[in-house]
Amino acid sequence: MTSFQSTIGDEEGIAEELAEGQREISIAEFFEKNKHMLGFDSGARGLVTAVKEAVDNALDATEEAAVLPDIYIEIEEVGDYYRLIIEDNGPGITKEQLPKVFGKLLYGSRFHAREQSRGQQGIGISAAVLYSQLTSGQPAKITSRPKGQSRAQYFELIIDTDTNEPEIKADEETTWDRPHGTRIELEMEANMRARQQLHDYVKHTAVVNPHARLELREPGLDEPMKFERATDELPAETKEIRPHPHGVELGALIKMLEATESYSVSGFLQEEFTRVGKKTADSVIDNFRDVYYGRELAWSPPRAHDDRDVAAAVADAVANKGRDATTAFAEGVAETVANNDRLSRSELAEIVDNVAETVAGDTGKTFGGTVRENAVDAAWRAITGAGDDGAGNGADDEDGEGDDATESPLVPDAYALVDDATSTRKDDAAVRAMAEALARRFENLDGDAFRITRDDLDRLVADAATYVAEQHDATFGETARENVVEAFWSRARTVPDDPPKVKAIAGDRDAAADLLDAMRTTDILAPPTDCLAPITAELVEAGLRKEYDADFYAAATRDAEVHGGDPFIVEAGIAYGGEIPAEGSVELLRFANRVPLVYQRGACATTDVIKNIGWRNYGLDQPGGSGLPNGPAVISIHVASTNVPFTSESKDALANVPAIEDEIELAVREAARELKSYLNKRRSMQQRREKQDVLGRILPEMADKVSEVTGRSRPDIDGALARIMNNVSVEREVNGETVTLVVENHSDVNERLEITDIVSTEPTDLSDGTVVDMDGEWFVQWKPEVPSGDERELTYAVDGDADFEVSVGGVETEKLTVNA
Ligand SMILES: Nc1ncnc2c1ncn2[C@@H]1O[C@H](COP(=O)(O)OP(=O)(O)OP(=O)(O)O)[C@@H](O)[C@H]1O
Repeated sequence: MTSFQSTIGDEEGIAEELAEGQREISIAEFFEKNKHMLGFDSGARGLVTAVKEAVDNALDATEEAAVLPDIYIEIEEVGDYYRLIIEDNGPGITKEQLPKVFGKLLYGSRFHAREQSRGQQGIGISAAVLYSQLTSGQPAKITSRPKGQSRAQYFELIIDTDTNEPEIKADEETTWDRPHGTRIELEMEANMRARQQLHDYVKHTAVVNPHARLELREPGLDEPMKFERATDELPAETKEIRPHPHGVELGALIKMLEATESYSVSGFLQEEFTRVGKKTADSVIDNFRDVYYGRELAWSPPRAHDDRDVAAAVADAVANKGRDATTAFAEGVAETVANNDRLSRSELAEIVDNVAETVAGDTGKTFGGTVRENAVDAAWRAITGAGDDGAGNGADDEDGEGDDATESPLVPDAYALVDDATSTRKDDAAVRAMAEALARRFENLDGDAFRITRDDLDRLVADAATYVAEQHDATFGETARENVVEAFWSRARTVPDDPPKVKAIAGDRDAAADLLDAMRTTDILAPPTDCLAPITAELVEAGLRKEYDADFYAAATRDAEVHGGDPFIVEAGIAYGGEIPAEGSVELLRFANRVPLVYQRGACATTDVIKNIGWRNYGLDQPGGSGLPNGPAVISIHVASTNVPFTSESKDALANVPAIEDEIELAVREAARELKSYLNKRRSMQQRREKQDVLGRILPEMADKVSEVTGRSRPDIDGALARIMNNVSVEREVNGETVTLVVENHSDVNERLEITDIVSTEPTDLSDGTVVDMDGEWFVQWKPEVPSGDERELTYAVDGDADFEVSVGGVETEKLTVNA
């Protein structure tokens, strides 16, 4: 078989030939070829994207400068091209920065900032400039007047795609009637086929930015589309935050380690990350010690009946200190050791140090470093047999059976742990074999301190299990092995060694990976949320009210959550009924950091979540029980984050991040629950209305029939409807000059009503209530509370013939029968 792989080696100089064609690609060239990645895949879409990039920037800039945004958008047809003009009243851009902002891709102020903003990448507006110059050959024309300057700066520029640098065609001072702000003029090959998306973008921008005033003029509109502010309140100011330890990647961590001025890991963690104080830094460092150095296994010291004698061993190891001091020291160590359930070698060394100090204080004899080390060695040998050639010699034990004359002191300990960690059904011989196999392997670890990482412990236990399976026909399955590992690991001790210094970790990728591992496994408070500015439930609802004429509105804002170290907040709103079209599926409004997402609805996590909610439970029609629900509703979802996970650079759709999807679902369900109770109530009122209509029709017919059949006079049916329907009834009785409104409450709850009677002549002698003269009409008003099953009489007097008109509030019309 001849393949490229098999022949390539035969030809000489291919690499050289290829090398001739290899050269650096400028970012601008790359984006020139990959326009679709940035949302400039067609003329129709390109126009919408350019508007979006400029308006998003205008909103970011005005908010940063704490100015209420006033944004003007104009699209004009100029021969075969379209001219796009965007003006804002932001802080403007300095003369030095302006060419770079518009004439250099990947240049911006937000990429490195952990703060909620619409712009994230520093590509948006320069990509629009690039698209404009590629399709029309015209430079971008920018006017900017920084706040406080009397004159504006005017630039014409294009991007040099070879160097990704601005090429300035004109640079002059000019006057501009806006006191501050930026004006962008771009010409491009485009069309208005995406008019709907453009309108949606502008309208939806107004919905989630109720503090902004927007105006759009375009050739298809007779009148400009104007969106007024619904509030004069700017969104809450956001603060930049440092990265969260749970959100950095290895490469970023190494860069931070290289750049920091901190010397110690503790200082580095506290200085460079959010939510890390001394205590959290200590926990991270402890976790780092565990992965980097491993833990020290801890063993039970000998008990009273044991032959092993710590005091004797220590006494033997001490020379020239005199009997009293030696005995005090040896017994002090032995006693403290015996008070511990388990000890690691480092803990033993600490005990020896402490006892040495105490005895020195009491006897005046000093115990130097070498004596202490000897004492530790001797006591450790007595506890574990480590360093003792007589006990356990796994390395030389060919068959590994461990049938030596002297059993290692580790075996009983290991036996107890294995027995405890495995099910009661394990036979005793298997447990014993496992304990012996483990003890032999522990003895073969480097050094006498039994240091081991969790990964090595996993391997060691697996190896022992394989041996036991082969030699003793006893299986230790995965769970049993995990339990055994956990039994030893949880009793092992974190080592006291200091971590390496920051510079050493920066130069050692494995150590840096261990540090990252430790940061991720440490419980750390979620990042602060003052870097986020949610719209708030109240304004989500206000935004919907402003743009949608509906019967019902609800909104919910969730508490902040964290994804990959970045905090985020999800908000949802629902508008229902009214003028919202009832046909087809509901309208879904998607927003990220207050920017409407108009493309790629099907690829967006928000859409997936909505489709997977059972909307029938909330009173909306959903054919097949899944997918977008049908009906006269608008559902809006806003995700605010310091780092919104988009599916691509064009920032059209949210990626499927489970933590964010969960919050979207909870926010939507919260608003949907309110919709459900509204719809339930509406339905029951509808049924009530239908029932009353029927009763209203048949009650008089029945009365007539009864009178006809019985031959008696027609029964009085006044008040019957109200009684049958458990309504509140209001009846008027006029007796001479006295007018009485009789209020009867047939419902099973107490009612607080507001009754207004408009009378054409001046009323006197009011039973209670108030009267107001309004241009020859008198408004008599009562606010009676009528308990269930009770009645109230409201009276007044009028002189002569009067006209009346009563209105009753405080109870739904469906629960009211008025006969007045
Ligand atoms: N109208 C404006 N007023 C003031 N500053 C602006 C304006 N437009 C852009 N800028 C500045 O120019 C920078 C670059 O803007 P650009 O649109 O290229 O990227 P971005 O908004 O930071 O990110 P993205 O690529 O995600 O949109 C912004 O970060 C901001 O500092």
